Amino acid sequence: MTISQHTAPQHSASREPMVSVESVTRSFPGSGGRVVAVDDVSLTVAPGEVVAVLGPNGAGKTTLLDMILGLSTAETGRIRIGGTSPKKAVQNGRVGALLQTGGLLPDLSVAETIRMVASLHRSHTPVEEVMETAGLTGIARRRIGKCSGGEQQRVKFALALLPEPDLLVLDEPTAGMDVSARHEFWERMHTQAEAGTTVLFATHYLEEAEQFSRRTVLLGGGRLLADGPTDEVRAQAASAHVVVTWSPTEQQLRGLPHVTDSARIGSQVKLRTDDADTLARHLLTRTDAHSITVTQASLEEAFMTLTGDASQDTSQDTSQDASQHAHQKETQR
Ligand SMILES: Nc1ncnc2c1ncn2[C@@H]1O[C@H](COP(=O)(O)OP(=O)(O)OP(=O)(O)O)[C@@H](O)[C@H]1O
Repeated sequence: MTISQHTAPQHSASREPMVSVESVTRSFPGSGGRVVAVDDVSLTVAPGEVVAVLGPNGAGKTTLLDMILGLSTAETGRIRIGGTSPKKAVQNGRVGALLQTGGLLPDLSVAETIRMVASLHRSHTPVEEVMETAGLTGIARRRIGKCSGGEQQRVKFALALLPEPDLLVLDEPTAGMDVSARHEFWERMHTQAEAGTTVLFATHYLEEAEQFSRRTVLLGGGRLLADGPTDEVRAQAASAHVVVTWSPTEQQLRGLPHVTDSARIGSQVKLRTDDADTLARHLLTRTDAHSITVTQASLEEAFMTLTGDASQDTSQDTSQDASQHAHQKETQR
């Protein structure tokens, strides 16, 4: 499948991009040679935009965001934040970050945590104000150790808001939140974006990108696979499995619409499709196929399709890989 590359929106010369990433590459030593975590990625983000960086485990999202935050340096290429280097932008309080790594102190209360970090900033938004914005006023005296995963994420969000940043960089900000907490979080984030803050966030979830950002940057294997309106990117990444009981002729199989891969398993046929509705309708109305099941492919698998490497079946549970990867990240830092 060919992937159309959408270019990022062009900005007028007078309007400096908030984030400018130009041909950036970053690699790490791995057991089988160097792992290219970010491979020649370019993108620009305009002031006030909300952009999702979407990709499966190991796509390069964290590595890219770390470079945008000045926590690591690009091997090649250049990153500018509002016309200055990432380090300077962070020093000047123009950037707020909510990262996957970096814990909170369990014995401090929510308010104590925010006051302590506030005291480290040259100037900051009043503590009560960020607690209100992050929905923490009601639990200000709760010890961090007693807060749920979602509440701790909100504390990290409040910390990110303290310097009154122009740019918020969020690495999987809703990890550990249930669906309603996730919605509430994004409502707060949108209020922030409407006030003019640029938001760049990494996510594994296509749905999260779809619901909360008009623009999505799709990363896979360190490469930028697509960059454009989220609904267009979604259409590219959509993929499903259809399994039916059926014994088709080769010609019938070849004549099926929207099939990207097929396999016969006993009396069943397993089909991979980029349009499950059309395929299911065709199978049930034009053939004698029956007992149909439709399963959405994992994001990892959709990426395999996008990158043309559909031979690898990654449809099994990938949580083990994910936790191994997360563990590897923790130990490497
Ligand atoms: N410090 C490091 N040392 C060695 N390899 C690294 C390091 N950081 C990242 N990598 C590797 O670079 C690749 C990209 O990792 P990265 O963490 O950026 O991906 P990601 O998209 O953020 O993944 P996740 O969704 O799991 O957070 C992976 O193969 C990872 O193992």
